[in-house]
Amino acid sequence: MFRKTGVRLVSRPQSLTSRPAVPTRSHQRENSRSVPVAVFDLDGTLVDTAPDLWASLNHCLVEVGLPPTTLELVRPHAGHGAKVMLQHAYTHAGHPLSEQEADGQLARFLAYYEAHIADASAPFPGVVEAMERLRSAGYRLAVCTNKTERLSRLLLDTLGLSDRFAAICGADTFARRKPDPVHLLGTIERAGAAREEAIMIGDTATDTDAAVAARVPSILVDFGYAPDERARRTADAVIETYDDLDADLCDRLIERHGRD
Ligand SMILES: O=C(O)COP(=O)(O)O
Ligand SMILES: [Mg+2]
Repeated sequence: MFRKTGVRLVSRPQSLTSRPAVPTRSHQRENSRSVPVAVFDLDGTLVDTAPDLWASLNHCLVEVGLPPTTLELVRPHAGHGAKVMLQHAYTHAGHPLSEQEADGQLARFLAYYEAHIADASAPFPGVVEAMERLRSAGYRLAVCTNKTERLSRLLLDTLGLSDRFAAICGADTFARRKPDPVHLLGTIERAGAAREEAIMIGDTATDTDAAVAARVPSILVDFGYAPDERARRTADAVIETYDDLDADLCDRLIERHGRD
């Protein structure tokens, strides 16, 4: 049985509650050259970026005389890109953004955000420890995010996290972005791993859909920005805290996915 109580496994034909009779993946790996990889989404999964995105939105709203928005209103949209966040905030303030205004406000937003990218943003509680557990069990780590690659690297550099990742791939790294499988498969390849040894960890249906399309198992973090019903259904497991993320869980999900 699983030691941890916070992991909810989304039901699949074969149960994970008993250990497989075949050798475990870590045993198999000892005799092969394959390397497992845990691919993380960034906003809402690795890093709580909402406070700095919120400040950047308010920087724009205040300039045009609109009242500042609240963090609670921003959080559900924080993983959907600057344009969507801006449109939502302006509409909520009773002033939907016109096409003419949109480009200027996006540039203002991005300039402010870049200058303040990690003023208040911080890794989610326990994620650094979880990454270290995975690394010491032989996992490579990678990032697959719909933030641009440049801003993703800037954020992770500023937080001192970049060195841990074998690949950091943003919305503009490949021809298509999540939920297109090209983004996730390209990230796995750049990390030097194979699809069969990969797992995706994310906070929205964009992440779980990308995982399904790439035929990779996924874990949904329930504390992220938009863990909707679709994401809960399509994920292979749901965790409420990073204390529950370790190589044992990832190994079993990869193992089960390979058998299904
Ligand atoms: O910035 C975004 O659009 C979303 O970023 P994410 O994919 O890391 O959640
Ligand atoms: Mg996200």
